[in-house]
Amino acid sequence: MIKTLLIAPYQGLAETAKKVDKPEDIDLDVTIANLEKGVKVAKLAEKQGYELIISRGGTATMIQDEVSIPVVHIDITGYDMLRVFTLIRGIKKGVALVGYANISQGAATICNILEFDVKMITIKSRTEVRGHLEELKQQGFAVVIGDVITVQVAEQVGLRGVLITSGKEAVTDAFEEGKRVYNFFRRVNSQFYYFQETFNSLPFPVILLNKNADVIEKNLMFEQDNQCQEILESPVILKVIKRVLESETNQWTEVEGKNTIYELQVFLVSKSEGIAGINVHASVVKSDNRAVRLIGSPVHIPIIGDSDEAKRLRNSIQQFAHADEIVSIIGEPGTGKYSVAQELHFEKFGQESPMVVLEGRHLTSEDKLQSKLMAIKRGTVVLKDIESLSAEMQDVLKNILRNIPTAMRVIVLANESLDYLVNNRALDNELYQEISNHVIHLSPLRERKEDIGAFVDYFLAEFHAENGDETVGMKQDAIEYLLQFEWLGNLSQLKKIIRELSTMTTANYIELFHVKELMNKYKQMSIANDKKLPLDGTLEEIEQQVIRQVLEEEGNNQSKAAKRLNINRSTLWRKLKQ
Ligand SMILES: Nc1ncnc2c1ncn2[C@@H]1O[C@H](COP(=O)(O)OP(=O)(O)OP(=O)(O)O)[C@@H](O)[C@H]1O
Repeated sequence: MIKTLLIAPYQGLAETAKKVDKPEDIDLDVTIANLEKGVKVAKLAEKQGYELIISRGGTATMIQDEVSIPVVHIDITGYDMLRVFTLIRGIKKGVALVGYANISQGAATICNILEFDVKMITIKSRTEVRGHLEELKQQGFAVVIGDVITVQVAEQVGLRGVLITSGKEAVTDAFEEGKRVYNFFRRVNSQFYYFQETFNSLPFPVILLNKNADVIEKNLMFEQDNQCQEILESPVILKVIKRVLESETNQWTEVEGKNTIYELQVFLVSKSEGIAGINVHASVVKSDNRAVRLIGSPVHIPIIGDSDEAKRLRNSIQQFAHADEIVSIIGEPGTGKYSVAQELHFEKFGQESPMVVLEGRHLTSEDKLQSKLMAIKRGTVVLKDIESLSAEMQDVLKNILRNIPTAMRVIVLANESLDYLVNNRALDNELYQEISNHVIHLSPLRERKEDIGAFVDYFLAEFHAENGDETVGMKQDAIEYLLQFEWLGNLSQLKKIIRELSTMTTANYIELFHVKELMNKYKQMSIANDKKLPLDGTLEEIEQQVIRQVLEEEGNNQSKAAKRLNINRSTLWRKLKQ
């Protein structure tokens, strides 16, 4: 049974409704209330469990805006019109009809057929009624036909109002329409209910936002996760939503909270409504040793320089940019392996897909890599420092490579040649077979010193944009002075020095004496450090410190460090991993 309330704006309608045969599934109550009073009654009825409201005219329209159960209008039918015109057939002159288009248009047709002289006035809002009626009165009209509101106002201004009443046919139609609308409403409602339930039971936090990053909907998990709320404070959100709505593609991004880093998948819900959704895919505690990082929108890295090496590198990037196969990039620490990987990613995927960076030395089997890569599906996986992966992790990696989604490209970075690693048992043989087919070798900076000037300019421009530094260039003699060093730490070391120079210089150009001063300071520091032997901790710990210091001095070049310590490189790795 559909618990139904018919709110009649006038007494006669209530009486008609009681006399009409009701469909079996309509459980009907009838009450009399007009306009605002009708709305009050309807709101109360909704709270009391009524499932359907039937009403008429302006009252029905007002109720419909205020309740969330279906409201059915009793229409004015041709029979109703005929009845009212028959009623007034004796009055030949001074009759007008004032009503909404649904009444006036039908009435005009009937008047034409029956040759009645009735002035038709169509209104758009009930506030227009009084003005029209006062005018009609001035023009000598005596009788006004219309809805409840027209009749009420007519009487107030001194005209005779004749109500277009609804007959049994209209009420019967409304019951049938009520059943139909109610069933449809129930179906939609249950679909909405299932959607809501599914949305709420998703096992990860999800929110829907509009283009201004205002939250439209949160699922239960997001609601209950107090910490997650900080995502909404990040300026990244507005930017990424704009990007998703404009490009109509899903995006991955990271947002940094106070103690947590959130990996978010931002997806398009409706372009026309400007709605996007955010799925909080993972949240990891911030730490320096993060094994997996997600780079949502990797940028283009220009491959700088005029040296043969720079030209060769640009060619290799062209050659491998669109390859699906695994590419390995080999080079000493700081030679730009990661930057080249980023450029390869950018060439293939632009900013549409994320880059997942795995830090070999921090990876453990608990990092749930497989599920992460499956969720991302498209993009680049960059594995840094493959030589520091434990044997166990190398097995995990082999498995991952075999099951990786086809639209994910893998790039491996290593400080030593893969042949050297496999010969020294630092790299599993099967893994070697999989990753050694496409290799890019990066030369150390000391072998491409002619590019130093170009890098100095590039780094200065980068710091200028970052910090608004005053420095815009380096004098030629100062650049030439830089060429005499070996740059064992390669581009990383050069960048560090240029950063320091640009901070210590207040003039527009870095002069030779600035460079000399800084390089001297470093020379002295390294002499002082040479003399200090760390004696804290156990013998093993002291040994570790010595190895690390030598490695640092050798610009992280493990071959050189091993040579200086007179041990072979596998011993060096073993000791470092202890
Ligand atoms: N082509 C380039 N354009 C601009 N900057 C670069 C370029 N290549 C490298 N760099 C800069 O040089 C530094 C070292 O580069 P990168 O981190 O890519 O080297 P890496 O070989 O991966 O280092 P590591 O082995 O120590 O991880 C970075 O700060 C990077 O921004």
